[in-house]
Amino acid sequence: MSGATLEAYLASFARGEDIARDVATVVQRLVMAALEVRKLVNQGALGPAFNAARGSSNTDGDFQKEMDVLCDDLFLSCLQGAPVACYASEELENPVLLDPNARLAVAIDPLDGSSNIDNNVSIGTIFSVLPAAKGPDVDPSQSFLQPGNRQLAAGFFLYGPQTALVLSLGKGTEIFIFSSRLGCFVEAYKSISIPERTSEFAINMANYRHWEEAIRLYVDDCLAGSEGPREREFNMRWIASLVADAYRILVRGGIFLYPADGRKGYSQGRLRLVYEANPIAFIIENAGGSATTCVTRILDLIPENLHQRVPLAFGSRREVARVARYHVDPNMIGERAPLFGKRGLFRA
Ligand SMILES: O=P(O)(O)OC[C@H]1O[C@](O)(COP(=O)(O)O)[C@@H](O)[C@@H]1O
Ligand SMILES: [Mg+2]
Ligand SMILES: [Mg+2]
Repeated sequence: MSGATLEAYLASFARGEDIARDVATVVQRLVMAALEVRKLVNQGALGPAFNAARGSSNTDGDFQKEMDVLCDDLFLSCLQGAPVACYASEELENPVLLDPNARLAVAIDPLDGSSNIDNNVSIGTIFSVLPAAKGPDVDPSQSFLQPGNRQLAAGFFLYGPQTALVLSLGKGTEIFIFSSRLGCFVEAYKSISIPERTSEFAINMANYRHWEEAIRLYVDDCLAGSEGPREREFNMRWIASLVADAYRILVRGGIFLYPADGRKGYSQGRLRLVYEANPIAFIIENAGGSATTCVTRILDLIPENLHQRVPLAFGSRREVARVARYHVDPNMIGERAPLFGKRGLFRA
């Protein structure tokens, strides 16, 4: 545990190159908006926009809530005048051009876990900071079609029992908690490290019958507990807020999976690469964990479009690697070998 304020932490980071100063400024601006969102979330059903449907859909077909759009407006306006060339959001079809001379691009999920707004369950904001694409007549979308390994910073705010900021500037992942007494974020976990082994998984089990065989077999083995090949008991958690599941995994380990499945529109899972999977993968890798499509590394993917979905597995390193082996390694099948060909695991 450590007690540095976020301000002091950013000031020390910003002593480096100019670009580091810009990144620090962007994080400070995002904090200003997040504290406004926190106020809205804290009001719950007493607030103006609480859980109101907007009657519109975002580009992914999700129904937008008033809060999704309100939060998007707050983050976009806090970045006006910041060193940001362009802004992309889950709630906007196309990126918004801000300052063409600026060096950074920001992609954001303004409100993650929005199905939980009315449940008084933790929700959050996820952000990714990239170098802006440069060149004459460059299309702002180009900034967001870079692989996640080019991110300069990534983080998320969690509006829960504690308001937290999980932040990685590329060397480690820190967790700051908002202190109401001091009126600022204070470092609570310095260079957090995810245990490489775990006995806890997070997945929406309701989709079991829609998953491909490799995922079903992996989960079957966890469920078999001490009587199965894992020879130990497993526990399950599913909050349905990516940010809250990620926070738990950072603090105590675990694995999160949102795989591809057979439902219409879910052939690439549910989560979006540019403003959900990439920033979460950056944070998780910087905390010693890993993040994959269930097979390959998320941060090496080159996005084809701003809103593309991607299957996602992340968390404790050994467990994430194990999920990949169910897709590619026939030795994982063990006594199920006769079923293997029939189930078509190799097709995955
Ligand atoms: O309802 P499901 O299918 O279990 O999906 C839950 C997932 O969807 C999300 O809510 C998607 O994010 P948004 O709320 O930003 O659309 C994740 O936070 C969460 O992990
Ligand atoms: Mg989300
Ligand atoms: Mg969202």
